[in-house]
Amino acid sequence: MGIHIENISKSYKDVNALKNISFDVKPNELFGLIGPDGAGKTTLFRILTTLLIANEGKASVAGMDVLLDYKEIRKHVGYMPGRFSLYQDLTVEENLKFFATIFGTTIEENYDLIKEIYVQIEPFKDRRAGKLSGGMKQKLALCCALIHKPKVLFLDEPTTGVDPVSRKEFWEMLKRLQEKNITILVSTPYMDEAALCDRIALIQDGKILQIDTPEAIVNQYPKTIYNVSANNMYQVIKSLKAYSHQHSVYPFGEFVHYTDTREDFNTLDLNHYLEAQNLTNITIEKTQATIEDSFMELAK
Ligand SMILES: Nc1ncnc2c1ncn2[C@@H]1O[C@H](COP(=O)(O)OP(=O)(O)OP(=O)(O)O)[C@@H](O)[C@H]1O
Repeated sequence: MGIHIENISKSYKDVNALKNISFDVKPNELFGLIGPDGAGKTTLFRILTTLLIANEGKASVAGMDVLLDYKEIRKHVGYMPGRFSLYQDLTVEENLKFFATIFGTTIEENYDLIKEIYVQIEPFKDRRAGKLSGGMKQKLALCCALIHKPKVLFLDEPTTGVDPVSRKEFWEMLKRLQEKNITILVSTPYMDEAALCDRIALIQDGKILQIDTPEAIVNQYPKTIYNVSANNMYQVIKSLKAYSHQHSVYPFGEFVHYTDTREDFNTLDLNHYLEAQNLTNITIEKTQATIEDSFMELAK
């Protein structure tokens, strides 16, 4: 009941949105597609949900071919597209009823699957979807994508524009859905969410950079990373970028993440260099690599 993707390519005129993509999502897996805007995530979702035809390659969802069995696939997948998926002028309850009806089911029939999520928006069941908060919209959209009890769930950037508390709750919900035998492919531009998936594919410019568990990807990071800070962070970045031994330099929260080209790198050398750049309150400390660091390194 997983997903199989083999040598899929897709172009829009002169834009190569997907370049020879291959990977498998195992049954019951919570698999993350992680990449920036324009990486090709939506294009892949649209191919897998049979809304778009690839130029090359083949793919199957829950054992069904996306071209040959497209009608059957549509009955068995749930798709929560990134932007538009709700009818803004229909109420919460009307949206859910609508999605249940087009799949030939009722809210009552599959209530168990959505109950945990729906109870949170039920107090607003008579409110129009357009008048809900971002987090509530997202919960309703998830209920609508689940109402026909899909085998595979596709979620395209479900947490974009949602507050951190709702984002956390959303991921907890996904973990619980996974326990109900649903395979989930979820995309996100947020690197911190990647750590919550069983496995992830890092994607950029239509190409897969790496596929593995989040832990394995982080463990394969090839360098030692340093958190660097000083009184003037803008100057820190500028100075580090001009430093002849720098391998990578990018802002990371309140610090700059720095890696050096030398095997025998000594933080004192860097400290002296930054002092010579008139910086004060300099700190340079080793830190752990994150998925974002791995992504930046692979995307270099
Ligand atoms: N209908 C289209 N016509 C032309 N180019 C397109 C079309 N749809 C997508 N693209 C281009 O294909 C590339 C991949 O887009 P896609 O929407 O799949 O990426 P994404 O990772 O989902 O990013 P986003 O979050 O911005 O949607 C981008 O360069 C985009 O501009």
